[in-house]
Amino acid sequence: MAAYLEFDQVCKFFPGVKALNGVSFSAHAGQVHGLLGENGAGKSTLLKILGGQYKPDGGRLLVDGKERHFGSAKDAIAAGIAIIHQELQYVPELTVAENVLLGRMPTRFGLLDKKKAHRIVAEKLAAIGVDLSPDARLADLSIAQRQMVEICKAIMQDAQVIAFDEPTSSLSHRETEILFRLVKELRANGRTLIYISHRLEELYALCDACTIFRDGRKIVTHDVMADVPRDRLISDMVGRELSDIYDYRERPYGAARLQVQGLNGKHVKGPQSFVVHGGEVLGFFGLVGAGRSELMRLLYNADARTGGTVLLDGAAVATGGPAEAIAAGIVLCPEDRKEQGILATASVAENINISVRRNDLRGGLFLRHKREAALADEFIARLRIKTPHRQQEIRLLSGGNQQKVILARWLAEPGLKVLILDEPTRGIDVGAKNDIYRIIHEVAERGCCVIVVSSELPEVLGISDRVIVMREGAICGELPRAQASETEVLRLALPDGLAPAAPLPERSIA
Ligand SMILES: Nc1ncnc2c1ncn2[C@@H]1O[C@H](COP(=O)(O)OP(=O)(O)OP(=O)(O)O)[C@@H](O)[C@H]1O
Repeated sequence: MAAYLEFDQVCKFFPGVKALNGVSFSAHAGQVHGLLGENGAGKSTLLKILGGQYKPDGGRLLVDGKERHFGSAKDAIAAGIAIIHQELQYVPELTVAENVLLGRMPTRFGLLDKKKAHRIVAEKLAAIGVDLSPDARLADLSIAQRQMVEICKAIMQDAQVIAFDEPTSSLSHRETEILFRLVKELRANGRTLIYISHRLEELYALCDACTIFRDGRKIVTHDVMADVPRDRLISDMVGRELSDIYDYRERPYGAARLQVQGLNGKHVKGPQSFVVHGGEVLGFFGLVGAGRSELMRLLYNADARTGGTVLLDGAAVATGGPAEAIAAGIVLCPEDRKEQGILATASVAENINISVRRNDLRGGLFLRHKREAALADEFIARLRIKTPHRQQEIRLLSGGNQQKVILARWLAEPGLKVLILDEPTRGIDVGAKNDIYRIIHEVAERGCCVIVVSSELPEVLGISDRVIVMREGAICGELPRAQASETEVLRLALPDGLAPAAPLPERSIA
């Protein structure tokens, strides 16, 4: 089969970073080609070259056998290439129809023909089985719906190559199913599809072939992904063997340190109570919308509570705001930490040190800088944050590495007693997950309470000493590690009638 898309010795350099270093591989029409690699391996950079956002510093890009040089995103679109980026590009004030036909709106007597636009887009949406009104404003749609608009736009532009950069990271299970159906249909129609994800399960479910990147280099292309064992993919990505990614260590834990008693608020259903012991990792599982993040926000004083008490080591934690929770030693690393926590133009070191700086003013400016530099370097090494140096602006790091920096900020919080992590490994590669799990266990071993909220069931089961399950805004059950099987947890988490009847086969990681 002739290659439709070919990268030949492609290079892209940034100051101090070889983002792509002589990468060659081909993708075929009617193929879903997965791109795998650790955070910062160069996957998004490759898509930006394909989409005309970056010019390569060397090498060639061939589309349907012809060498192409894109000066802008417009050139790439004209050559039949569409990129569905992590951060979707759309105009929020415009309607679905106007976004899909952006720059190509039909006209009548020199005026925009909105009726015709509506009809064309309605037909296309119906043809691809997406239930959306062409008149809806993009600003009023969910992320999944906006993504569908982008895909519809790509199809309307007759794109032959459609590349997806981590498309499922914010989608629910059902939305993911719709996306998968669309991708499979596009494959059946002979499109060339490029698919980036850190979730091995979905890569296996969707991709025919895959290429693995590490440190800006191509490691290998597998023409038949299904034939490649998971361990092999992981070791090729991370460059080392990872036998137990969760790094779970049996440890005795102490008395109940954190007592949450009858906590109540707008987004939970009735008073909620639970305890966490010193040295314990407590997993919180539930479907999206089960109320886990909301309960954690109440505990952290981020949302107003209508009732209940939080006791830490027997003393009531002051209400008011997160400052009171932090002063007591409780920190919450939020789910949407990129939106909430990032100081885009500040350096990696500054982003790590924000809260430490607030607390630690000893010894004058020089010593403070020295301490902060040492702390930043420690976390860059411990979490393997890929950055040329600690002074790099955080916005120049890859998505996953930005996540790691924000996580480091919370892990570095002095006086930490209760660490709450909401979806700590979303968008993070498998090697870095292992680093984060190791640190979670280290924090617990120091006698802290750790609460991990996650939608990844294998992750919750892999790292937790105990699992609490939430459903429809309330805690609905609790399982010690020994009894926390996938079947039992899902039985509690899923609505009645949907719970698995027979035990599920044990799933693997990532
Ligand atoms: N504009 C830029 N300036 C400087 N460095 C950059 C720039 N864009 C990317 N990089 C660097 O290039 C490398 C590759 O980044 P890229 O975003 O392609 O990684 P990735 O494989 O997509 O990672 P992730 O899985 O975290 O999204 C990283 O070290 C990143 O910090």
